[in-house]
Amino acid sequence: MIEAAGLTKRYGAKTAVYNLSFQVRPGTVTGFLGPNGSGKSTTMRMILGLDQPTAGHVTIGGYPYNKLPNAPRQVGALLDAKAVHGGRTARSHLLSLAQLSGIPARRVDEVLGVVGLQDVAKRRSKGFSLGMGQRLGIAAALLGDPQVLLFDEPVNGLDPEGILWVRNLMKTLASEGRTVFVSSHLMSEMALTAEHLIVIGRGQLLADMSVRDFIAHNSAGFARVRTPDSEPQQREKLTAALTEAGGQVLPEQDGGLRVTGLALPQISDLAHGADVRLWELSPHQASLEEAYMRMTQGAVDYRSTADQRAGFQEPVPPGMMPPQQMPVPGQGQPGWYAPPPPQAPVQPPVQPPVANQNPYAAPMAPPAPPIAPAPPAAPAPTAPPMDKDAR
Ligand SMILES: Nc1ncnc2c1ncn2[C@@H]1O[C@H](COP(=O)(O)OP(=O)(O)OP(=O)(O)O)[C@@H](O)[C@H]1O
Repeated sequence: MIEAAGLTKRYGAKTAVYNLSFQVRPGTVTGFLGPNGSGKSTTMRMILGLDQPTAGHVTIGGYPYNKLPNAPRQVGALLDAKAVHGGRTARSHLLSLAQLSGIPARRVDEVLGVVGLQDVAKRRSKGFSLGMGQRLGIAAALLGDPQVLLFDEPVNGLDPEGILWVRNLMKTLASEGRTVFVSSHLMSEMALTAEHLIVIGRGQLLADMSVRDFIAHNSAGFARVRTPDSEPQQREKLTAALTEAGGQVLPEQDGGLRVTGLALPQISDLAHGADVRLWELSPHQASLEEAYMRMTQGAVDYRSTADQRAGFQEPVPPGMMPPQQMPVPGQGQPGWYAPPPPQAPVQPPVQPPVANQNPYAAPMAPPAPPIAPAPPAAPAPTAPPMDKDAR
């Protein structure tokens, strides 16, 4: 388990991380989300003892990283896939890491096989593509067969097959009881990979909850209704009845209607009362991406001026805080922009690996938790620095 308490990091006047407290538990994949510059990498570096907190502390299995006995065997990490001596072959790179940590050489060949680099093991890594570099970084993280794994943007540069492989790898590692903490910007991917989320914005905790709760708390559900295509008057009649009953009705491109503010049984009864036949009446939930955009829109530091001019910046819905303030998570707002077809956050149960099979090869693939209130502007540094130890 990874445990952070009051974790704060300042670089001069810049507060990169402020008062972060969270736990990353074993047995599930925990996603670490936040806009660019929100402090994800800084947090990961502090977990790994590569940066010293200005205040607060973070432990792995109860110890600060630098005090962990035999840390490389207990914790594996991919922070920067490019942090490799390009003149070395993939195998010699891993071999040197293994030797430094007392890991037997045969494990190097094992992990090369796990990440699919066995055929290029003798090639210098400077000729590797981005995706091959990511695989090499993942191999290095797995080298010590650690119980705790941290991955910073592990699918960066991977092709779809590689993304699927990483997804399955993360799930398998978690199903083996390991602690898996993974940052990503790819929300759709996170929705498929992670069960739990920690979301930060401007270095502060915005949410710590299951993917399912995150979507439910940060997006407005809606109903989709369709009347017979050949009878537009039915659609008009239904729109009038629903609006009169207090619902908000938005037409969709395919002729359907998006309805908020009314429960499904009410819609059904109103349609029946208006003598309108329905071809569809279905509940919908926004995707993780929409929920994430909604939550972090007030905590985005870097936004294209072109996007702002073109109006791509999300409008502030009624009840939301203006963008410069921290949003208060967990408050679903009606009338949010229309999401495309929903993605199911619910995942099938993870199967335990079968004996005598490569457990990494092809694996199968939430009560309302604490929500951090937006703290005030960052105050003064205090905590004692931790020992430095670059892995
Ligand atoms: N060594 C440093 N010196 C000064 N400022 C830094 C340093 N490292 C990070 N920062 C600043 O701290 C903030 C958080 O950076 P960090 O890299 O942790 O964010 P991130 O969430 O990982 O971003 P991204 O998603 O873009 O990778 C940024 O404003 C960054 O400029």
